[in-house]
Amino acid sequence: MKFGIVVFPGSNCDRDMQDALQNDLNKEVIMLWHKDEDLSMFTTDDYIVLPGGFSFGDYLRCGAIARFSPMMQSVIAFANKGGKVLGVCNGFQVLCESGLLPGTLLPNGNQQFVCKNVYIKNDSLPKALKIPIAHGDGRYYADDKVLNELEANNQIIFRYTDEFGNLDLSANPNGAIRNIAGICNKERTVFGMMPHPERATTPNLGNLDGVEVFRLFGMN
Ligand SMILES: NC(=O)CC[C@H](N)C(=O)O
Repeated sequence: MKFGIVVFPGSNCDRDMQDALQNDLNKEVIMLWHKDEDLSMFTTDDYIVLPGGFSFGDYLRCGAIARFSPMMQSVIAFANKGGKVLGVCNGFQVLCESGLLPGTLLPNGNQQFVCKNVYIKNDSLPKALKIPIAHGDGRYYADDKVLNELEANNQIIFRYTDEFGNLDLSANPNGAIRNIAGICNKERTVFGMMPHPERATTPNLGNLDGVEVFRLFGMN
C-alpha cells in the first residue's frame, strides 16, 4: 500500500504527515504537488492524504480554493472509483468543499484558533484517544437530515469526549454539532477529521494514540 500526500501552497502539516507515515509507520510515501494531476502510480489499494495547513491562505473559506486544484480533480476521480482518501484538518475542510464528504467546517464557536490536546472516541475502540487539534475553523455542521443519515450509517468516526470517552459537551473544543470530530462517506473509503493523528505517532512526542487512528482507517 502506497501513500500520496498532496501539497498545496500554504500546507504546513504535509511534512509531519510524511514523517509519521514514512518514518514512524514505515510506509512508502510519494509527495504530490497540487498543480500536477497524475495519480496513475496509485491503485485503489493505495491512499491519498490531504494534510493540514492553510491552503491558499484560507482565503474565501478554508479549503474553498484548494478544491479547484488540478490534483483535486484527480483525487475526486480516484475517490469516485473507490480509492481511499484521508483528509486531516485543512484536508477535511477540502474534502467537504469538494463534496466528497457532506457538511462543512465553520469558524470555532469561540472565534479563536484552538491548539491543544483533546480526546476523541470511535465506537469500536475501548477507550478515548488523545490527539492534538490546531484550527480556527473546526466547528463541523450539517443539517439534521444529513446528521441523522451519518448516524444511521455509522459514518461518525470520531466524537469529542472527555478522557474517559464520555460524550461531554464541555469536552467539545469548537462547538461542533453533536460533538463530531470526524466522519467518513457511506462506502467507508473517504475519511475526514479535524484532530491531527500525525502528531501522535512517536514516543518522542509522548503520544502514540495517532497510530490507533491510522489503524482504524486501514492505513497501518
Ligand atoms: N491545522 C490546520 O489544518 C488548520 C486548518 C485551517 N487553516 C483552520 O484554521 O481551521
